[in-house]
Amino acid sequence: MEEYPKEETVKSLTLPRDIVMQRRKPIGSRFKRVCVFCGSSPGNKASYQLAAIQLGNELVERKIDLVYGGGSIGLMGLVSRAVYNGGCHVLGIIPKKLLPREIVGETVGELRAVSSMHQRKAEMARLSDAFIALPGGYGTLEERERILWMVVIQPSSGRFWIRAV
Ligand SMILES: CC(C)=CCNc1ncnc2c1ncn2[C@@H]1O[C@H](COP(=O)(O)O)[C@@H](O)[C@H]1O
Repeated sequence: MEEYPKEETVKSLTLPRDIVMQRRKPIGSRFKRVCVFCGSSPGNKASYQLAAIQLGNELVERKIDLVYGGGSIGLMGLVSRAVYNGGCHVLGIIPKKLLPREIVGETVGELRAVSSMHQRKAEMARLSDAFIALPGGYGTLEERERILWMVVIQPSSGRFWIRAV
């Protein structure tokens, strides 16, 4: 696996370098692809940003690929960059109309533009083995509840709700 490149985010957030660059021995997981819901803003506590980066690192350690909302901003940007920089695949699914709002500068990994919010969630649900929610705003809340509902009404899907914050 490649070394982590220098991460711009680290400087702007002044998070401890050893946390951001953490590398440990890979751990196995039964999940191949996990969907993460989180804020499109960084939130008002450094701990939210730290949690996003740490979650990204944890996924990398387990060689789990990321499915997420595709944004390059806020906690979405942090978790996606941590996973991408660690060498795992990142798939962002974003409605076309949100492209100008949620992608500022470069996004990492593969980006799939869909026609609606509903299609975004349907794709996320179809492609992911498990779902994790980090702190976020109304969007995260809505996505979290909707996916929970989808999983509850499709218990045979074999997918799991790991953690809701
Ligand atoms: C509460 C409610 C009915 C909201 C309806 N509106 C929404 N429905 C679904 N996803 C959204 C909505 N608003 C924003 N999102 C998406 O949720 C993600 C996180 O947004 P937020 O920062 O938690 O905000 C963003 O990618 C955003 O595109």
